[in-house]
Amino acid sequence: MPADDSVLPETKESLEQLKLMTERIPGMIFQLFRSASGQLRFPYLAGNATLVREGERRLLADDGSYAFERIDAEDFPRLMAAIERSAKSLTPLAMQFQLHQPCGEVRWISVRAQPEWRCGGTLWHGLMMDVSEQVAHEAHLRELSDTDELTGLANRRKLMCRLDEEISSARRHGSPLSLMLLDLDHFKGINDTWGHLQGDQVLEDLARLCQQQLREEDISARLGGEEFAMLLPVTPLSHCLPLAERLRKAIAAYDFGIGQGKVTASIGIAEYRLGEPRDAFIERADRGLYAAKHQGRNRVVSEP
Ligand SMILES: Nc1nc2c(ncn2[C@@H]2O[C@H](COP(=O)(O)OP(=O)(O)OP(=O)(O)O)[C@@H](O)[C@H]2O)c(=O)[nH]1
Repeated sequence: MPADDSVLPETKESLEQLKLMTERIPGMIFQLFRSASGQLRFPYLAGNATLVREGERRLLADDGSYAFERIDAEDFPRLMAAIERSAKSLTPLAMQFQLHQPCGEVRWISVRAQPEWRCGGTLWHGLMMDVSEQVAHEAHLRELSDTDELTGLANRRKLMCRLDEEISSARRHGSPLSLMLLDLDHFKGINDTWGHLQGDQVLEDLARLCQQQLREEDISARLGGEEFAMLLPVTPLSHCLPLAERLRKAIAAYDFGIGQGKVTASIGIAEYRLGEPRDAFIERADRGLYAAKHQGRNRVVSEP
């Protein structure tokens, strides 16, 4: 093709620079057009070749469906709704979604785009970034902040979140929900006799025992010190009671490395009452625990 003499050298240079830059940015810049009939296409796409390959760009210029087919099924309706909202109100499109790569890998993509009316449709000008590493890092941090360091169980913060979720589920479906609060008996004596490290080992073993004794959907947490909680979704008190008894017996029979029968636990249990605030539910289980301690320890008590 002959050189276009009508383009000034400095314009040519800045166009070259722009091309070079867009090819190297860690993401893509794009225009997305939605016609009045709802058809989507990408008139302009430039940037990181790993997200969209060279050959695909030409395809996508005429028909965007190829790219939208690769969006994760869970995220697809949310993205479509966001596009719809953005087009209607002409407000920026902003969301994250998972994109399935042809190699089978799934990447997290963040998109930001500004819409405008154009030729009877909506034209977005935007950028997409691969934020997979950031999403994984955030998930890791979340897990750390939700986990008890010593036992690897959920911590108090996480238990409270799960409790709120399970209470709202119980309210919605009218399903039963039970809570166990467990506290080791005379744990101070174990620390004093066997040392703090052995005490830690008891707590770790106890966490494992709790998880072994319960179902996968039950949530075990360490609330702090030697106090643990087990949340049992879809479980009435009549089922929770034998489970708590089984756990209590398993603890009393287990050799935590200091001889059988040296470690016992008291357990308070309660079933959620519809409409009851979360803290009142916890308080009833706690009253059961207090009563179990008061009645001589190594027992399960449900308080009304
Ligand atoms: N090893 C170890 N000990 C802990 C940890 N957290 C709390 N403790 C100890 O747990 C003990 C709890 O003592 P208390 O609250 O008097 O309760 P207890 O001795 O179990 O007596 P009762 O609950 O009345 O049966 C204290 O000695 C704490 O130092 C921990 O992470 N590791």
